[in-house]
Amino acid sequence: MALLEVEDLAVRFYTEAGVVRAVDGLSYTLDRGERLGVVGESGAGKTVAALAVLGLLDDPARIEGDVRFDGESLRAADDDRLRAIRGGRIGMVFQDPEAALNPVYTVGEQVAEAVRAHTDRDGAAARDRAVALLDRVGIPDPATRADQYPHEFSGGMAQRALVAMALAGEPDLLIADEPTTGLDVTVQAQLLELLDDLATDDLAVQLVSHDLGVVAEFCDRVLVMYAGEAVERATVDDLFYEPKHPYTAGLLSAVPRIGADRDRLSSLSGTTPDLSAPPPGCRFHPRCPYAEDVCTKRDPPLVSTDDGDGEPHYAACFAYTGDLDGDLSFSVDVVDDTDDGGADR
Ligand SMILES: Nc1ncnc2c1ncn2[C@@H]1O[C@H](COP(=O)(O)OP(=O)(O)OP(=O)(O)O)[C@@H](O)[C@H]1O
Repeated sequence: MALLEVEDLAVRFYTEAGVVRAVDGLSYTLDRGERLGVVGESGAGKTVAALAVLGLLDDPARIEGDVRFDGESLRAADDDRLRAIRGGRIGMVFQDPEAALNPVYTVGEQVAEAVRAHTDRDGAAARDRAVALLDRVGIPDPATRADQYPHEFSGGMAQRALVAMALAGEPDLLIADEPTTGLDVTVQAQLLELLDDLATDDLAVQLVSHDLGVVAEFCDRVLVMYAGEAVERATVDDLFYEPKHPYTAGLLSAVPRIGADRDRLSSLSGTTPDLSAPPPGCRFHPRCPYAEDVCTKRDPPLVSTDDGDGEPHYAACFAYTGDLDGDLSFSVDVVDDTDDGGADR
């Protein structure tokens, strides 16, 4: 049984301007110790999907589908149970660490509070554990730093402190939403290194990111979202060396690569559609160079593209259901010439 099972998740926001279909028919699983990247442009629904999994969306959101963690339905769980799991067995880290910390309490008090909430440690034991957690996330001189206030922490150190809080309940799953966005490049790299150290067989990670480089480096598998839907799901290697969905190919071609022949690459034009009035048929069709009549009429299901051997590779495109007359001819264009592993696939 997978650690996390998301089945047919849909999130709609009922707003005055209309119904925003932020997530539609999203299904995926995450195994113990696995690292899943969720990628896509801004507005793809990555954050909303993560919040829905965590049960953190209130009105005007309506949620459908199921989310099971270690076999237990989180959609059916009551608030107390949900609060115990969230922050306990599922840790969370978001963008903008400074905003996530409370300015009036010391960092150590805040980590200790998370320890008290999710373990049976109290008093001095909770404080000791907080200092140990700050140490584990690479904060130098943690006993002294624990007594400081958030404004005395740099952005990178604040994010480390939030990772320490997320680890307070010794979670099985960490959901990290753009954890390195907004930090400078060196600090980003250090934080990824930290996550890499922490994500072992005991800790699975769902990493939400618009940065394909980060995902390529860190993750085992990738889920690509476009306009609220999953359009492709594969291992990192398969996705990067052999993308199957035109949107993924477009995203990859927009990433500058050292040594790549730029002239061969065409980048993605256009923007994410308004999700209160998504295009009919395949939501990507207005931007797709391969779109045919069928794409304007029906929404392609996420189907297996497997040619026999290898890991499962799914894409939501009529090219793989036999409904498209033409061929998709992009896969060779996005092979990274600098990596030997990809050249002969
Ligand atoms: N509270 C809300 N009310 C109405 N619409 C919302 C609400 N929250 C999010 N949305 C809409 O849901 C869609 C998905 O947003 P989401 O933030 O999940 O995208 P994202 O892929 O995480 O992008 P980003 O990288 O910019 O965070 C967007 O169209 C957004 O405007």
